[in-house]
Amino acid sequence: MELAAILAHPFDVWRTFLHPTQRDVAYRDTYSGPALVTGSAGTGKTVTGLHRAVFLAERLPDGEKVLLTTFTRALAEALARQLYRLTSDPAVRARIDVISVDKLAYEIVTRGNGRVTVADGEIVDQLWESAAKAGPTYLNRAGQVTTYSPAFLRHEWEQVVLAQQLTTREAYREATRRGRGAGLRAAHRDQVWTVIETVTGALAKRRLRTHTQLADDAAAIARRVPAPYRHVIVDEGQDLHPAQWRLLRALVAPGPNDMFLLADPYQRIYDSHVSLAQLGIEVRGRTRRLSVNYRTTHEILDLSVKVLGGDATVGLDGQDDTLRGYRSVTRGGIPELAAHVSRDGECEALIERVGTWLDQGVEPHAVGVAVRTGQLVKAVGRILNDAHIPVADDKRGTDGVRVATMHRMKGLEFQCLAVVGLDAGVLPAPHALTSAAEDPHAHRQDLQRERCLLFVALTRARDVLYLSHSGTPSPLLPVVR
Ligand SMILES: Nc1ncnc2c1ncn2[C@@H]1O[C@H](COP(=O)(O)OP(=O)(O)OP(=O)(O)O)[C@@H](O)[C@H]1O
Repeated sequence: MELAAILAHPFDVWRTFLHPTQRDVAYRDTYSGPALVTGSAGTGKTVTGLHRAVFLAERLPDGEKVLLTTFTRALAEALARQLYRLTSDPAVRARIDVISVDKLAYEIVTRGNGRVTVADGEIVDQLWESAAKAGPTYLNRAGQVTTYSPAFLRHEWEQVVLAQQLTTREAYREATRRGRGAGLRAAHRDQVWTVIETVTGALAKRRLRTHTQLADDAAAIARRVPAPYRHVIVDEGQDLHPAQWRLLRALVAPGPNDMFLLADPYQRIYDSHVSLAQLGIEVRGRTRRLSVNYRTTHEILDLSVKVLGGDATVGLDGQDDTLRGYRSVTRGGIPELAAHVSRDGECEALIERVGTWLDQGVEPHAVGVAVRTGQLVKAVGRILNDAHIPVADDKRGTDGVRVATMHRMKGLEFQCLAVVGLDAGVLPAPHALTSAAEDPHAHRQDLQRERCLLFVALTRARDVLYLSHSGTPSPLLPVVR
């Protein structure tokens, strides 16, 4: 069959038709240790991971297990659905646990230590905000007396203290702050440590644990018992925190085919900058790259790649990763960028656009609308509802057009996608940026993360991509001709 014809019926094709590289990677008899598969958006990393999971599970005796894990619960559910389409054998299905890393950590800790309460994201945000406000002041690079920003403090806790399991002020004073840019003098570190103690103390007093803390707790428990899995497969690996990697490492004994990892450093949208080797996961000599995009048209991919700005990025193996050879196999229309004067006008145009897609026969669940903020999700959901367009609601279990933040779009795909609210002042999100005066390196990193976020959003589109903004466009948007 012609590739074009195959791609015209794409939904189940991946079950039987694999690109030779995908097949070679997924069905290799033995990797002598952890293997890393990279490839940018839509290159079939998930598909390859699913095939590998079934291949390995088929060879296991009953009672032995494969762990197939990913970043969020929604992604794990999507993985489970795809897995069930790939194999109908109940014995094979029973040998594969599909679960998100957070849920896995929570379950291990609950079993090992008894009940725990996960700290609500908003409460954690509030704790950092009030601690920053009440916290010490320092002289920034612009010569102003200022407090540390909540984002800076929180990152310092997650990406330095928790990442390296630092438990004392002295250890923090001595620590290397990998990936954290500008140096932090001893006196400043003392100040930051004090704020961190305030926040962790407040969490402890309320008997709350964050997901990252739970991953650490779970890793400690896992290290004390025999590893429960024969094989661990990890999708969306680029965003996992070192504590989560330590947990996964502890769940499988080192040896052939122990870990099969799928990651795209260009889709890193959280802040973990991990070196697997430093976490006891040595992939050297066992990395493979996928470069054919099966999801997105050439035109959409071309625009999406421009968003990234052309800089190479560093992968989980510590090596530079480039987009060399990254290409699409289908062609389609040029993505459209609509400029509006007001949000009302932009919303009207969105209603019309989504209505047209539905009239053309596109199923509501094959339509996505991505936005930068939770506020916009609510606003856009409301206006579509008011226009009698069905909107998916997970809480109520109703199907429809999916309106979600760009973060929530990770790993998903839509036949027709609108990415709206792309205004300056919305993207990059001001609250997500460290100011250049506070830390120029962190500022650059934050900007790059926002670019990656837009890249993730745009590459969710299969056939049609529509973009819009009101007022001044986001500086991250490339010019669309
Ligand atoms: N060999 C193939 N033949 C046909 N379709 C394929 C093939 N491989 C992948 N696909 C399709 O391409 C799309 C992207 O695949 P997949 O989700 O596995 O990519 P990914 O690399 O995990 O993407 P992302 O990182 O963007 O989430 C899916 O619709 C999948 O069914």
